[in-house]
Amino acid sequence: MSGNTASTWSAPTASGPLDASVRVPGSKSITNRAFVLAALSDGPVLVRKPLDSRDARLMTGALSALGGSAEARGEDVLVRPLAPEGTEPVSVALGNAGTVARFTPALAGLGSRPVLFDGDEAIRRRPVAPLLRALAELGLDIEDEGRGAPPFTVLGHGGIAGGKVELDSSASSQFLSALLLAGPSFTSGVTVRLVGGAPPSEPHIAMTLDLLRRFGAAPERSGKEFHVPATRLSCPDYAVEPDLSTAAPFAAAAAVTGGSVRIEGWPERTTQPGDWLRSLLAELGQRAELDDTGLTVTGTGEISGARLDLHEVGELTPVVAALLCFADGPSVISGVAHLRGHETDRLAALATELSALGAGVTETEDGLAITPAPLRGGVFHTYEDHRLVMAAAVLGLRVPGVEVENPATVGKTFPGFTRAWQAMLG
Ligand SMILES: O=C(O)C1=C[C@@H](OP(=O)(O)O)[C@@H](O)[C@H](O)C1
Ligand SMILES: C=C(OP(=O)(O)O)C(=O)O
Repeated sequence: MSGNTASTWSAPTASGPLDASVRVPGSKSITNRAFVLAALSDGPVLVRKPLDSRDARLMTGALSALGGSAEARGEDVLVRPLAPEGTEPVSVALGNAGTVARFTPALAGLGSRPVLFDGDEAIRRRPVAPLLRALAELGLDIEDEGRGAPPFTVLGHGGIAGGKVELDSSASSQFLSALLLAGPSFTSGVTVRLVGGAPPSEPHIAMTLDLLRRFGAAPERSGKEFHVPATRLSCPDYAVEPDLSTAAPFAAAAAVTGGSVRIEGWPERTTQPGDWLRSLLAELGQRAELDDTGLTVTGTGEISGARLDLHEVGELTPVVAALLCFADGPSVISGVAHLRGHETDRLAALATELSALGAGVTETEDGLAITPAPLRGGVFHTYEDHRLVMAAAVLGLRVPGVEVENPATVGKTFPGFTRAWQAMLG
């Protein structure tokens, strides 16, 4: 699951409209929040049906390095609280997991060891400096190479004072989530006042507040100010929802083939940004019906071009961009300049790869302009980005000869993706 396998996958074409039912694995964002809050709890927490993928394993690996433990119990994982002991240096492997890189450094300050954080080349380029500055103001002792990026070392002193801090979270909502998730364990809790531009991915902030409440914390929000009092956390049992962003390519497959795909277990209420797919698909002229067994997406055969601001749901961009290549007219995606700091520069990658297959795709200041055109096969480079594998799979449904480079990189969130994709096609 390291994402470095150099092979290609011939994305299968659909022979006609699909009629399938799929089950996607647990939400990465919920899994990694539940693991962190479980590790900060007073007692063991059984996390039910969490994601098992590279990012999830990086998170459990990080928590183990920091003095916790995570033990598989069938489909569930029993997480035991951090009991940081000893003063020997340890290291935390970040891979290219934004959630691990942003959510775990604060936890290192609770122990008394030097903890080195480092990972893939790509994570060294992803933004983290505003978070490290805020953590330093809250009492963390951090040494880095002057770039405010991994590798960096947190010198634990057995606790974090906490208190009030200003934060620019405009490059990633994960900076804010990181402070809020760790807040209950700071001696004085945490009060964060947002400065700078609005954070992207608002649903992920709501998700953080929701999980904090489920673990017994009492976060408050007033406009740009967030407060999390110091609290003892507990939650014996937490069930993880299916990942609705991972569901995106399967939903898109219904639209692209003019068929029907049911995604099992779609929650009726959720903070996941993927839930926004229901209104997006309707806006693009598709049908999306939710009942108590799941979401059924039915393609109508025609996809409308659209102007979409994806600031709140940026992680859906690769799959949505692929889908819009089959629209009946031009589209513009805006509000996602921050995707230049994701797994790769996603705007550059999508413009390059979609154009190489024949679509008219250019980068704008904060997104993509997409003009559909007849597409042809070719190698689709994936830049060690799981969501580019998913986007390429959507294209392959209607374009013969799409060769997806390094498909194993999809293991960041869905190691079984290509199998599930093939099974959907029957
Ligand atoms: O908190 C989270 O779990 C996430 C927040 C978002 O990050 P950004 O705000 O950096 O886009 C999202 O894109 C990422 O996939 C997961
Ligand atoms: C941006 C993403 O991941 P990460 O959690 O590494 O930020 C993503 O999954 O689209």
